[in-house]
Amino acid sequence: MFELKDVRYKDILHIKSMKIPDKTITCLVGESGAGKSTLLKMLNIMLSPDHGDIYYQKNNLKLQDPIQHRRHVVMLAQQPTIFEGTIRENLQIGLVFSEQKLKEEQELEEALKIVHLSKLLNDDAETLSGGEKQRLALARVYLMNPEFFLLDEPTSALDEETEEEVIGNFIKKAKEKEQSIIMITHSQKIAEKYGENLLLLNKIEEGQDG
Ligand SMILES: Nc1ncnc2c1ncn2[C@@H]1O[C@H](COP(=O)(O)OP(=O)(O)OP(=O)(O)O)[C@@H](O)[C@H]1O
Repeated sequence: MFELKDVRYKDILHIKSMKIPDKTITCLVGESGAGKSTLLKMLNIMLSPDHGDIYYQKNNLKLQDPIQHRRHVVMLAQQPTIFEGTIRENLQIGLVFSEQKLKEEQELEEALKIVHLSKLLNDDAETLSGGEKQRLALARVYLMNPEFFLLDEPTSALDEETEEEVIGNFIKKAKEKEQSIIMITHSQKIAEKYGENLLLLNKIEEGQDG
């Protein structure tokens, strides 16, 4: 579980109190610029709050080693990086970064299936379309098999039908493994269909505190 206590970041975020449960699909919604990505980055220790504390499984993130934390909590950025090389290399690189054993070909192929990417492992990743790159990056974090996924609009470049299939598959697998997800989404349909817990972030208005 994540727990936030009086967290402030510049004039972007002020969260007095928030709990984000384990083994749950949490959808994070709110207007553009409300600070959703900023919040996810704080949960992954890419940013630190100016004030207040964030706890993960009761441990204060201020005292945690970011590299260690990211073995348990993996973030998929809004514009994920695709590296020069093959699809195989792009899948394995998440495991290299988190110092995990590389996966067998069969597991890599299964990950591609989950995200509906019908390409060969030897294909060049850089020639993929925007939506295909997004799915490749989602397959990469899937293989990292963390306790908690932080997904920043993971399927924003996909058409509605593919989006639902990919998210549906991903969530099914996460549920089987009792993993937790926080997902930023602009799709009301996705939030309604898959969100077990809904978090709404509002923009801080002038004069408003929290
Ligand atoms: N490091 C930073 N320093 C200053 N301002 C920042 C920083 N990071 C983000 N911002 C600003 O904070 C606000 C919130 O940004 P953020 O990306 O968290 O919003 P969001 O809710 O994820 O938006 P969107 O739905 O458009 O992706 C924006 O106005 C952004 O320009």
